[in-house]
Amino acid sequence: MQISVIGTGYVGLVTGACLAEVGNDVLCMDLDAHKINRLKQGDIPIYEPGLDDIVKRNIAAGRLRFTTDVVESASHGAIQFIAVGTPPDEDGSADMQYVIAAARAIGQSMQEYKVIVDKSTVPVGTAEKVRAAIQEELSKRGSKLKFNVASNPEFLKEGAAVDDFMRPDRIVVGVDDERTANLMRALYAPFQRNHERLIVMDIKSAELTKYAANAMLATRISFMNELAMLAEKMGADIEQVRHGIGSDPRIGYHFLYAGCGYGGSCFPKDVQALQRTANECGRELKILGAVEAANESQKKVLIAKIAARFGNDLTGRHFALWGLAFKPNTDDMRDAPSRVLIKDLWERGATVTAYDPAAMHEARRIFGNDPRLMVADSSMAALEDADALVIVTEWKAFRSPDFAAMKSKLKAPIIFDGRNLYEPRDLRAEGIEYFPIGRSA
Ligand SMILES: NC(=O)c1ccc[n+]([C@@H]2O[C@H](COP(=O)([O-])OP(=O)(O)OC[C@H]3O[C@@H](n4cnc5c(N)ncnc54)[C@H](O)[C@@H]3O)[C@@H](O)[C@H]2O)c1
Ligand SMILES: O=c1ccn([C@@H]2O[C@H](COP(=O)(O)OP(=O)(O)O[C@H]3O[C@H](CO)[C@@H](O)[C@H](O)[C@H]3O)[C@@H](O)[C@H]2O)c(=O)[nH]1
Repeated sequence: MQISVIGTGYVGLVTGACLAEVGNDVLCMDLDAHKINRLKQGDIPIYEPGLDDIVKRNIAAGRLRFTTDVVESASHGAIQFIAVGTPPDEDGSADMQYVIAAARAIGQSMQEYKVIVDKSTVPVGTAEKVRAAIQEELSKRGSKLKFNVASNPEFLKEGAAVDDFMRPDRIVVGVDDERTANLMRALYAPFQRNHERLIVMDIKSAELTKYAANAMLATRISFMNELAMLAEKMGADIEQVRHGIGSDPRIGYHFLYAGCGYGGSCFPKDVQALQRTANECGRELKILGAVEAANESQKKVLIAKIAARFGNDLTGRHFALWGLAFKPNTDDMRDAPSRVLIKDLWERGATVTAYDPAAMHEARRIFGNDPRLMVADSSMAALEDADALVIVTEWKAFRSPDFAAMKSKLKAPIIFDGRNLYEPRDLRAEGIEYFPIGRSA
C-alpha cells in the first residue's frame, strides 16, 4: 500500500519504518527540515533500539522515503497517518494546533479519495475536528473529493518501540464505516498472523481508549508509590508486597514498580489532558487528580531522603547521579524525574556528576554547560569523590556494579536508590548505607 506519515517523531518514524518493513511504500513527512535531511542520510535523530537497522534497510530497499513537501505527502498515501505532537497547553489540555494544521495541509493538497488516520494521542471528538478542517479546505478549493477519517491510537513504549509495533498486544481502530475498517484490517494483517489483535470500535471510544490505558497505568504506579511510602513508615517491604499482589492474576505483575515517580512524554501529559477533557464536559476525575499529585510528591522523595541524611543545606556537597533518561533504553528526558532532582540538588547548593548510557547529549541540550552539572564517561567515573550515589533510572548496566570499586571511589559508601535495584541485605553485607524506596534498609 502507499502510505504517508505526517510527523516523523518517535511515533511517526517507528510507524513509517515498521510499515515499510512489511512491504508498504511509505513516505514520511515532517516540517523539520534538519530532521528530514538527517533521516534521508539514514541518520536517526532518536535513540531507539532496533530502529536504525529497519530505517536503513528500508531506505536502501526504496520502500521508505522522507520529505518536507506537504503536497508530495498529501498525494502519495492512500492512507494518510497523522502522527504529530499533542503537547500540553498551559491549562494541561492537549494542544491540537499541530493535528489540525496537518489535517488542513491534507485538505489543501489531496487530489483523490484518502483515508486520514489519526495516530497522535488526541481528546475525544478530535476526529470530528479533523474531518471539519479537511472539509473546510476542500470547500475553499471548490473540491467535491471524498475522504474518511479513522482513529488508530499508538501504544508503543519508548525503548521497546519497534518490538511493540511489530508485535502489538492489540491494534485499536476507531472507524465509522466498513470500507475504512477493511482497509485497516488489510494494512495490519502482517502484524497479526499469529492471532487476531485488531479491535475495531467507534471513533470516540478509540480516542478514549488511549487515554484510559495511560491513565490506568499511571494510577497503578502512583498507587504503588503511595503504598511504598506507607510500607517504609511501617517497616514493611514494598518489593515483597509487589510480589504478593502481582501473583493475583486479576492484578498481574506489570507496572507495579514503586520508584521516584513516572515521567516521559506521555503519562504526565495524558493524565492531565484526560482531566481537562472531563472538566470540559462537567465531570471531575477525582482519582486522576490524586494520581498526578502523588506523582509530583514522589519526584521529591529522593531529595527528602538526601536532606534527611545530609541536612537541608547541601552547600559543598557533590553527588553522583546514575540515569538521566525518564526510563531505560531511551535518550528521552521529557518530564524525567532526574530533572526535578538535579534542580532540587542545585537549589540546596550541591553539584552533580551524572552518567547515563544514552541521554548525556540530551542533558547538555537541556542544562547547557552549567558548571553545577558535570558528565562522566562511565558509571564508575561518575562516583569519583562524590558524597553519595543517587540512582534515578534503572538501566540494566547499573544492576550488578562492582561494589568494592564503587566504595573506593565514593567519599563514603552511601546509595540513594530511586528504582530499588539492589537487595538491602546484600548492600548491608557490603558495608553500604542504602536508601531504597519503600523498603527498610
Ligand atoms: N512518544 C511516545 O512514546 C508515544 C507513544 C504513543 C503515542 N504518542 C503520541 O503520538 C504523538 C506524537 O508523539 P511523538 O513522541 O512522536 O512526538 P515528537 O515530538 O517526537 O514528534 C512530532 C513530530 O511532528 C512534527 N510536526 C509537527 N507539526 C507538523 C506538521 N503540521 N506537519 C508535519 N510534521 C509536523 C514535529 O516536527 C515532530 O518531528 C503524540 O500525540 C503522543 O502523545 C507518543
Ligand atoms: O512499574 C512501573 C512502570 C513504569 N514506571 C515509570 O513510568 C514511566 C513511563 O514508563 P513506560 O510506560 O514504560 O514508558 P512510555 O514510553 O512513556 O510509554 C507509555 O506511554 C506511551 C505514550 O502514550 C504509551 O504508548 C505506552 O503504552 C505507555 O506505556 C517511566 O518514567 C517509568 O520509569 C514506574 O515508575 N513503575
